[in-house]
Amino acid sequence: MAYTIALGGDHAGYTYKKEIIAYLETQGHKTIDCGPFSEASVDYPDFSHPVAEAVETGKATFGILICGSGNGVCMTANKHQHIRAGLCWTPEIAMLTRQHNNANVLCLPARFIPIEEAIACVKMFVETAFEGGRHEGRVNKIACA
Ligand SMILES: O=C(CO)[C@H](O)[C@H](O)[C@H](O)COP(=O)(O)O
Repeated sequence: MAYTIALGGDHAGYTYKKEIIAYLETQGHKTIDCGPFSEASVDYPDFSHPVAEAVETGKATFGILICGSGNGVCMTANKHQHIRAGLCWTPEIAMLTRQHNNANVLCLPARFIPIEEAIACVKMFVETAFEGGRHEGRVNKIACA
């Protein structure tokens, strides 16, 4: 199935973002590149909020955020009420955050995994469905009142 996927992050994830966009487009997905557009040092929130907004508004089905450790972009995305962003560094974790958490944003640590592993995480994330069942109630409890 082909999706629209928004991508962002910071300078530490810039080269991985380029390679992941190229991979996604070979798979038939549409991408929205929210930046940054060079390796110049930037602040990750500036290029993470637009990705979360694209997913929240339905402009994109999924978001992918890449920074050095993945933590900064993940913290930023999860500030958005309808975002469930998961930090993943193996394909199995990417599978589980879709199956159990119904994650809609994948966060990757560019400085800690090779690009091949990052792309394997992306592939698993977009190809895995939410399991529902016992997980549905748990996911519905994530949002603060
Ligand atoms: O990895 C991170 C910690 O959350 C950030 O997302 C940034 O990528 C990192 O802090 C950038 O560090 P730099 O020394 O300014 O390159």
